[in-house]
Amino acid sequence: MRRLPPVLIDDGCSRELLSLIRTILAACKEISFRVGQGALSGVLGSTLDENIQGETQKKLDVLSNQLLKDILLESGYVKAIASEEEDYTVAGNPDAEYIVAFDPLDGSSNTDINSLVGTIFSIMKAPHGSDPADQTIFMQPGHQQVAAGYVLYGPCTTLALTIGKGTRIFTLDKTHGSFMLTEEFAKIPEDTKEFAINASNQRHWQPAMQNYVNDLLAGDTGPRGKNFNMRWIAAMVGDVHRVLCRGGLFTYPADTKDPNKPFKLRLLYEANPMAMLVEQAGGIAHTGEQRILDIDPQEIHQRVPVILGSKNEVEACLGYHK
Ligand SMILES: O=P(O)(O)OC[C@H]1O[C@](O)(COP(=O)(O)O)[C@@H](O)[C@@H]1O
Repeated sequence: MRRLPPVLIDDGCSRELLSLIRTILAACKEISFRVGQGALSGVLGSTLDENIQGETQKKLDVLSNQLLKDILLESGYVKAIASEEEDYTVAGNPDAEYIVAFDPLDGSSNTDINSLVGTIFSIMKAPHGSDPADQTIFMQPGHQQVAAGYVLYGPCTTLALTIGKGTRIFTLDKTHGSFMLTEEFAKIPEDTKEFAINASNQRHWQPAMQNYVNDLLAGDTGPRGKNFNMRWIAAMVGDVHRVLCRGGLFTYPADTKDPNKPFKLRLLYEANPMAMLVEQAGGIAHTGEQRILDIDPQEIHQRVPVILGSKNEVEACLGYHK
């Protein structure tokens, strides 16, 4: 089995970008250890604080954010960072080439029940000569990403990573601390019988999504002519990993549950990196109106609807939105 650095070098990854990716993974190894300690190290439960999005912060959210923030800023490889747990972007080394947006602990509602959580990251080039304190340097469409990935903390610790040359899957060898290549290239099957959606929101969905899901649930006697199965891990990192491994459709659509917040998932550090990983594995990632990677971001914590996964199934879903 091959270790991560030579794999990326063979894929044409620059030394600087490799060093930055290894820096992120060093923090993720520590997070993997802390998540694995659970109640033994007092990291479960919530803090009394809320992030700018009005979400109560879990202790592991804050810990993971601090680990990533400290190691990235100390590394000198980043001009600035954006995080789900930081109200504003944080300036770094003005001479650095890259900027990083990350969700330090996705699926945080799962931390206290020993279920799947993960770290999601997106790497872009810093505009030349730009000011590290200028938040607008993050306002780049997702197709500008030079790398994207997630680390999934589950029974084993898994990394899905792309630098635009396909999506590769690595597994952390906890004895040596190395990420080993365990899936040369993830290939998402074009067809599927599996979908993931939080069905408890059904009454709040738009008619197009209502009709699409009703036809899935109608089974082989219905308009789709086949039986579908549903899964929901309540952690995008876990649901997308399943899609990369065996196909499927994952969606968090627009809904009317909270008129001030029609969308759930964040563009910069959830939708964009996942969209790049999925597209590089042969899938589609869309909002229902446009390709996610073509969206021009307006805000750091902007939210978007997400429909992604197996090519033919996403196209079928989009057919209901036309
Ligand atoms: O609680 P719900 O509606 O099931 O939402 C779950 C979704 O929210 C998320 O947990 C995102 O929020 P966090 O990053 O704050 O955990 C996604 O990972 C997941 O797909």
